[in-house]
Amino acid sequence: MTQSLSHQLPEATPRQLFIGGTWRDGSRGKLPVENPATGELLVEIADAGVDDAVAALDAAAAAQKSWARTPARERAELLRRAFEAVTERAEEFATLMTLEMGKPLAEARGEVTYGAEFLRWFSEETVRIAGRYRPSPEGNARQLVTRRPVGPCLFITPWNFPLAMATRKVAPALAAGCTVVLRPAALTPLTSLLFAKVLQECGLPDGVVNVITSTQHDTTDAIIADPRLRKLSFTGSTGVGKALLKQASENVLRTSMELGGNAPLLVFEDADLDEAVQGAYLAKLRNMGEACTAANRMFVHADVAEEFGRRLAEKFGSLTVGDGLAEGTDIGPLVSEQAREGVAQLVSDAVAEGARVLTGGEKVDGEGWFYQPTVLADVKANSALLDEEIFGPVAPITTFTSEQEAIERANACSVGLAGYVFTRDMDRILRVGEQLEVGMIGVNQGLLSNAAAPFGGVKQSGLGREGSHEGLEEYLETVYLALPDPYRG
Ligand SMILES: NC(=O)c1ccc[n+]([C@@H]2O[C@H](COP(=O)([O-])OP(=O)(O)OC[C@H]3O[C@@H](n4cnc5c(N)ncnc54)[C@H](O)[C@@H]3O)[C@@H](O)[C@H]2O)c1
Ligand SMILES: O=CCCC(=O)O
Repeated sequence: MTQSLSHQLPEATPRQLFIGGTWRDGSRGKLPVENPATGELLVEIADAGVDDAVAALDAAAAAQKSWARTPARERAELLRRAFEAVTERAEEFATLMTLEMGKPLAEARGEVTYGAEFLRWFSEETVRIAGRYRPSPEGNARQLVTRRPVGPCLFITPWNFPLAMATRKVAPALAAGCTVVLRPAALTPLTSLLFAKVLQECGLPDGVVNVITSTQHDTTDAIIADPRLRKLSFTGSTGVGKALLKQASENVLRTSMELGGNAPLLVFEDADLDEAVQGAYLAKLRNMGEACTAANRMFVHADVAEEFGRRLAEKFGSLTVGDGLAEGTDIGPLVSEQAREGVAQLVSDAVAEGARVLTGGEKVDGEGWFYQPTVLADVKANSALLDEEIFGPVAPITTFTSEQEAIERANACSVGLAGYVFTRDMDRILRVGEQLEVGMIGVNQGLLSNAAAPFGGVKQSGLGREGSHEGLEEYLETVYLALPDPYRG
């Protein structure tokens, strides 16, 4: 491994932990960050130990009271300045994300816009946190209902959207008056560190946001076990989410869980096929397929399946796979060698079971963790490819013959995050929309993420919502004061 690429890191990128408003080294040593396009070492940064994690919680707990009492307008203005600063520094953030996780620069720029929007949205929501006052139904008392910040929060975020997964949690927490310890994925720690630096430059009070980068989970274990923590918000796989829920039960923490998905995409016989192909392309290949919203199970009506598969394969086959920093790249590398091996195994098993390769189906030779955009037809109903979250650029197509069959097969899944439906029939949109067991449905389109919309899933895709007004509720407690009748005298 060499450090030949480190000169491409934006100069301002911090390499230390951010605790209580100061930057410091980690007690465990160094955390290596690699570039998935080359497999080379990008940089080494601080690796936090348990003592650093406890120090981060100390700082968050110490800052909690004064942050909660900071006027809403001041909290809102900090978030607004952060929105503007992240937007101004879009190129730095985008380059960093492309370097640490591989997505093409154009997509990374899109993530900066998306991620920054949570800062703007929640800056606007901050001043609208309200309680209520009313007479009791009996008329002989009054009720005052007020909202309070939950308290210090721990955020554990994944590597696939390094900025947006952090801002989607940090912005509503700050809006509500909560302080934060953020632990980003060890594969992609740099974006969160730069985000902390930007917050600091925008006037963040010491201790309100702390970032620990770490190779080991004992750091977050220690924080979760500490009674000063009041909330855990996690984005990542369902398996890890379940383990964290068990840990969180010890101190009965408030939790938000944004977990895995395995989105069905339904194409009916009356769909506009151009729209369906474009939607399927976006729903599948955004972020190289490494998205919780990725369409992993394409159910296509038997009458149009051949034509849909042909057109989708043509589209996938025309894409340029390469280093995300290179001009013209459509598809970057997968995040790691292990991730690519997992995708390759799922595809080769499906092909051995009888699936037809319409395009792709192989790893790309050479350095980096590239995999060809792939379309498979005739995927068997019981194939692992339809059962496991693929997290790669592979579109499996299977057919159906009736609306009810499509809905039942789409729902035969333990998770339910996103789903997509393509049809020109409004009644069918409503019927399918009412029956699909998912939290979000794209109708005749392949993109549904938006800061103003409630993001989240049903079944084993998690608990709670992020974004929208619901995203703020996750950080607020409701407290009620029972008041006597003011006319009692
Ligand atoms: N629902 C959503 O909004 C959403 C968004 C993005 C990703 N995801 C899901 O995330 C998964 C991909 O991300 P990933 O591979 O980073 O997931 P992951 O569950 O392996 O890891 C997520 C984060 O948890 C940390 N982690 C792992 N084990 C831990 C433990 N025992 N204790 C504490 N922290 C631990 C990781 O270091 C990482 O920071 C997919 O399943 C995807 O669907 C969901
Ligand atoms: O990976 C899942 C998150 C994707 C998104 O927020 O759109």
